[in-house]
Amino acid sequence: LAPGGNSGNPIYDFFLGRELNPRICSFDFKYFCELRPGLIGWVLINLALLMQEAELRGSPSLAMWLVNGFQLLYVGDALWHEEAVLTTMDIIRDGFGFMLAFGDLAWVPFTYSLQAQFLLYHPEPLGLPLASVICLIKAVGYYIFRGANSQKNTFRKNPSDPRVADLETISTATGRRLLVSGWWGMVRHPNYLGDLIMALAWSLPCGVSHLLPYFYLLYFTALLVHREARDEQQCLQKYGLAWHAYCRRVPYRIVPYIY
Ligand SMILES: NC(=O)C1=CN([C@@H]2O[C@H](COP(=O)(O)OP(=O)(O)OC[C@H]3O[C@@H](n4cnc5c(N)ncnc54)[C@H](OP(=O)(O)O)[C@@H]3O)[C@@H](O)[C@H]2O)C=CC1
Ligand SMILES: CC(C)=CCC[C@@H](C)[C@H]1CC=C2C3=C(CC[C@@]21C)[C@@]1(C)CC[C@H](O)C(C)(C)[C@@H]1CC3
Repeated sequence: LAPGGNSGNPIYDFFLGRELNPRICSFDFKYFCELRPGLIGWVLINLALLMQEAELRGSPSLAMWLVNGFQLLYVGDALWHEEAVLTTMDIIRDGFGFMLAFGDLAWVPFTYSLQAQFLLYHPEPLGLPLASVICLIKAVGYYIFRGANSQKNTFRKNPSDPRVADLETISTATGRRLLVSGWWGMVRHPNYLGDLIMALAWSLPCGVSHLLPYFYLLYFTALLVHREARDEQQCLQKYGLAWHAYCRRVPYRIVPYIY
């Protein structure tokens, strides 16, 4: 059973999920749903919108190409680094309840494709100079997101890997060590920072005339702030004093000098 989804309150438990890894033989429903139907569905919806735009206006707009390309890269990255999802709190702690079932299967494909849906009905002229700036923002976000996630995953798999062996660490009572230099010495969740910068780059091709394309950025900020607080609590439980030492050493959570 999932640690969080067995509070005794049936509504809360239904939302978070009582069973941690519902399976039939070796088929794990949560693992499958987290990565396959929703993410692939999102890319297919985006592609359908791109094709519909081509049909309506002769060819897809530059803004539509950017949104499709950026989000395809994000989904491709998630599938390429598939094993990394096994260490996320969704897989380790959360049950497969309404939140993840609905989130994975409906929320992700239909709301994460909002920018492409918006562009179909509100075409946005985008010049090359602005498009280049947006690509640069996406590249910076991806560089931080991938760099931070890969550094942690490499370190967790093999701390003596030459790519991470020189990084400074703090020892914990569990025997695991916490990185305190490199990406994880900049803020306590550098991967969230990169993800948020990428989210901004997905919205910018839609212009600033409407709030709708920024829905993902706003929702995602709230989700990550909440997620960071949950992770913080779990790390405090797991690592105790060592976590306090890490927080003193790296005081900012997501955005350096701000939050
Ligand atoms: N697009 C979307 O809708 C969403 C995207 N995401 C993305 O998913 C990715 C994974 O996020 P998430 O699972 O929340 O969390 P993280 O990948 O940040 O993992 C947090 C865990 O990493 C370990 N850790 C924390 N600090 C350190 C450190 N200094 N050194 C070594 N290990 C450390 C701890 O686990 P332990 O010590 O046990 O290894 C901690 O519990 C992120 O890039 C996030 O942006 C997340 C949610 C939604
Ligand atoms: C409002 C509501 C019902 C929210 C549910 C939250 C879920 C949509 C998200 C919780 C964690 C997620 C992750 C991804 C997608 C969104 C959900 C399911 C993820 C698969 C996206 C791609 C990333 O590279 C990732 C694999 C790290 C990520 C994992 C967490």
